[in-house]
Amino acid sequence: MTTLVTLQNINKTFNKGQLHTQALNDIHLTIEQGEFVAIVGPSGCGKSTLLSILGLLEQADQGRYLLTDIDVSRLNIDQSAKIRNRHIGFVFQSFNLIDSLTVFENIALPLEHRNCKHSEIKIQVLKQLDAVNLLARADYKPNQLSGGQQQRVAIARALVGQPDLLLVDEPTGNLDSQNGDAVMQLLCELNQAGTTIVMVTHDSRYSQMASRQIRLLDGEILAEQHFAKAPNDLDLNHAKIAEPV
Ligand SMILES: Nc1ncnc2c1ncn2[C@@H]1O[C@H](COP(=O)(O)OP(=O)(O)OP(=O)(O)O)[C@@H](O)[C@H]1O
Repeated sequence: MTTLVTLQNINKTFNKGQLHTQALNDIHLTIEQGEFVAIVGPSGCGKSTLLSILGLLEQADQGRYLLTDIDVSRLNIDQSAKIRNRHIGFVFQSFNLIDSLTVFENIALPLEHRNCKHSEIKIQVLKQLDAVNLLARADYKPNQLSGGQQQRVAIARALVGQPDLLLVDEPTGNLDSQNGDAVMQLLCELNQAGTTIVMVTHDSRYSQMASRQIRLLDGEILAEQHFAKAPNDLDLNHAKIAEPV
């Protein structure tokens, strides 16, 4: 197995005036390529901070972060943006799609930022649209889609640049259970096809679909649990992604 993420002795404190909050305290974590890791724990335990550090949106105060063999602990803003664009995909609870752009244009954005050729962008975007079963919605605007469809567009956008690591923050938080199940089913399929995923979730049913669960408490890793069961063996009653064409 190839190690994708190595965090050593990661500490993060937020300082606001007299107020000091230690969000992460001495985190050591290794993630292998192909893993599906769920991060769980009570509100305020540091889940989002950990995801932000993994995604180079925040920098740790102390410690070392290796992404494959690249030391990304102390990058400047431009270097972080470049590594993010090349190696990391994000999916947020609130989708974060641009309403003035079509579904196709939203998904194309990461490749536009890389100055890819239009012909290449078209091939890759159509491939991702097909993977999330939304080819028929390519010319729609995000506000013409259901929440579940919008989240699938966000997943397609996160994957179009073929990132090494997909970071997912509460992907089902804004969805009803049917759409939530379908999005989780999609994430499981993407993981089985080789995508490494780190997901923050409050939903214990969904965290057990991962291959490993990491429980945080007060900024520290309290426990880890490995799940032997293949994710798709879990029973999701209505998790089929069915789209009218
Ligand atoms: N920008 C910030 N400024 C100050 N304190 C912060 C900031 N971001 C997070 N914190 C604090 O750090 C701690 C960890 O926050 P974090 O958002 O990582 O928790 P979480 O586990 O993701 O919580 P939730 O489940 O409620 O989203 C909390 O006590 C929070 O108040």
